Amino acid sequence: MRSFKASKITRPLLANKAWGLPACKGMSSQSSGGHAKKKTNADSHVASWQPTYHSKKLDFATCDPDSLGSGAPAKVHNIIQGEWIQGTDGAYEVIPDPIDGRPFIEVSEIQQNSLNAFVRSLNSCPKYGMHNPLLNVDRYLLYGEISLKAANMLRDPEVERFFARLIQRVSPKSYAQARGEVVVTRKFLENFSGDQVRFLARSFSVPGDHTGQQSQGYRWPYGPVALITPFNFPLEIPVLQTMGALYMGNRPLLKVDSKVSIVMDQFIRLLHSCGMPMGDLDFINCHGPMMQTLLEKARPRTTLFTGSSKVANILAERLEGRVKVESAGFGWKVLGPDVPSDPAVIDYVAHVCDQDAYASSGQKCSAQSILFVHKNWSKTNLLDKLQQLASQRRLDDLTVGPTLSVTTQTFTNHVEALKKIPGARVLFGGVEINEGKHNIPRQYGAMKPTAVMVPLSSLTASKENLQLATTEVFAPFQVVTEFDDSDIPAVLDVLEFVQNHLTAAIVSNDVSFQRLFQGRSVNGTTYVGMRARTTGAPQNHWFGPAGDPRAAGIGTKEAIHVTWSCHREFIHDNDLSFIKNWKLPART
Ligand SMILES: NC(=O)c1ccc[n+]([C@@H]2O[C@H](COP(=O)([O-])OP(=O)(O)OC[C@H]3O[C@@H](n4cnc5c(N)ncnc54)[C@H](O)[C@@H]3O)[C@@H](O)[C@H]2O)c1
Repeated sequence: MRSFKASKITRPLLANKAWGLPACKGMSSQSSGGHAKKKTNADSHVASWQPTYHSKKLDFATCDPDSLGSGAPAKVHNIIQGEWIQGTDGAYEVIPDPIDGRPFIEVSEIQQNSLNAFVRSLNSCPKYGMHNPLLNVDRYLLYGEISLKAANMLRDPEVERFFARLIQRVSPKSYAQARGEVVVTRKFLENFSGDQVRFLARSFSVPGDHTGQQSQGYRWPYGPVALITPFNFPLEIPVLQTMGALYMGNRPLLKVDSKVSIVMDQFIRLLHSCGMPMGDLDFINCHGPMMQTLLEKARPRTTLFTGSSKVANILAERLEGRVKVESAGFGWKVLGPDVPSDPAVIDYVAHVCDQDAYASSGQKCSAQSILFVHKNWSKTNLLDKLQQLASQRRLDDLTVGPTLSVTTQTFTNHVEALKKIPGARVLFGGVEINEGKHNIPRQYGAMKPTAVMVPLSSLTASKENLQLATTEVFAPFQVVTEFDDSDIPAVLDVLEFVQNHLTAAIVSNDVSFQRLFQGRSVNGTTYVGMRARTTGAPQNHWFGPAGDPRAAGIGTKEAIHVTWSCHREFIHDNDLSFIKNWKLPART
């Protein structure tokens, strides 16, 4: 038997062998004391993990992003109860380099026969959590300290570059986009440094009806929780959500898409080196359906799911509603009637449209999926400018690249279906990157930035057309349509029809136009004004869908509260001075 000193978990944890899973060779129970040791003690046995550099700042790291694929594949393992482990049968999922298909990462995936260990580990955390406002309160401070240290590490240019390059290798995007993810993550950690974690648990009190009575409202953890994250933001989404869960006192089980889970493997090592107790977080790699089986067995108190709506809905049903969801996005942007007279502003709007639709190859849930252009903009050549900017995107600097969940075939099928709508035409794109001269593996997509113009009257002519034109394609793709003042009710009808209410942009400085679209839509993150965008959410505002009681959020204090804590109220009533004048009243 052993216990975690730092985490003060109140239930005994089983000895390692009870989990029935082999620890990674050479990785001993060094972890059980609470804080992790550096790589030299933990991982140095695995030859293929050796980084090619020897910077002290990267002591936590066990792979080299630049040389991935040039030697033995890097390996990703799992953590259970503070131990790095591999699946019992040593099954590895081989991840191909998305640029050339060569095997470059091996992920140890947990199979059916090992699931129970994770179920028991998850359930080792009580419902009242690892800490709460009345228990183990020092852990709020501990997490403020861990966040500070982790932020400081990410501030180091070498560490920043390490993560930016690692992101780029597994989820290809330009260096600027990959670095942006690291910077947002660092700023989030800075925001929740020092006392800010304990301030997340700020309570309130309200005077009662009589002397001695007072109600106190608390933010309470759920205890055992799970989170599932997709491939497109391999660092930002899992770090922000995992830390939010931990801050509030939960004990999470994290599953990241295996294609990119090496990024979190490395970041968890960084967190351990910053003092995060090893036993605070379990980390599992497995296929989606395997995770679903695990969740159905373990029944965590809540599960945060970020990914497609299809899986979100399955989990919501199977877990009887105990889910928080950030699912598909169908980001819309409307360019209002007030066209700026300054050509530089037109260029700026075109630039933002291009970035929103095509940066990271359109693989952002916030990507601009449909663009409504007021006919007043036709004199500006905005669409020509957009085409010109999109045409500058190249595979060699990853300003456009592989799409990991949409194949070339699926993409072209969608374009062909849209072209059948009366009056629809391809504005630009619709063809493969480099005219097909690339080595992107066939299970991924490789399409150039594409826009299809669909007349508004045809788009709204039938439910089938509406459905097709408002389907998210997680790739560099958007629908464009035009409207004039008399069409505004039809535009609003399209917005009402859309099912996923994540991001939106109202590009106009006309206050009454802004108010009309704000008042008649529900998107959780809506940008308003001539500089409005749909993507690039930083850590300084809420990001998440609205109009859905399951909606989760990410980034801010409110997002952490909504996603990772519940409300609990104590009503104190302890003054007995009234009793000497009290008489038993009649029954009511
Ligand atoms: N709303 C947001 O904040 C947000 C952010 C990023 C991505 N997304 C959405 O994610 C989607 C793109 O990602 P994807 O296509 O890889 O999504 P996906 O739903 O296929 O996969 C997401 C994650 O769920 C896991 N998974 C798959 N099936 C599962 C199951 N049955 N049970 C448990 N886990 C399962 C996957 O392994 C992966 O880790 C897009 O629709 C995009 O809009 C949303």
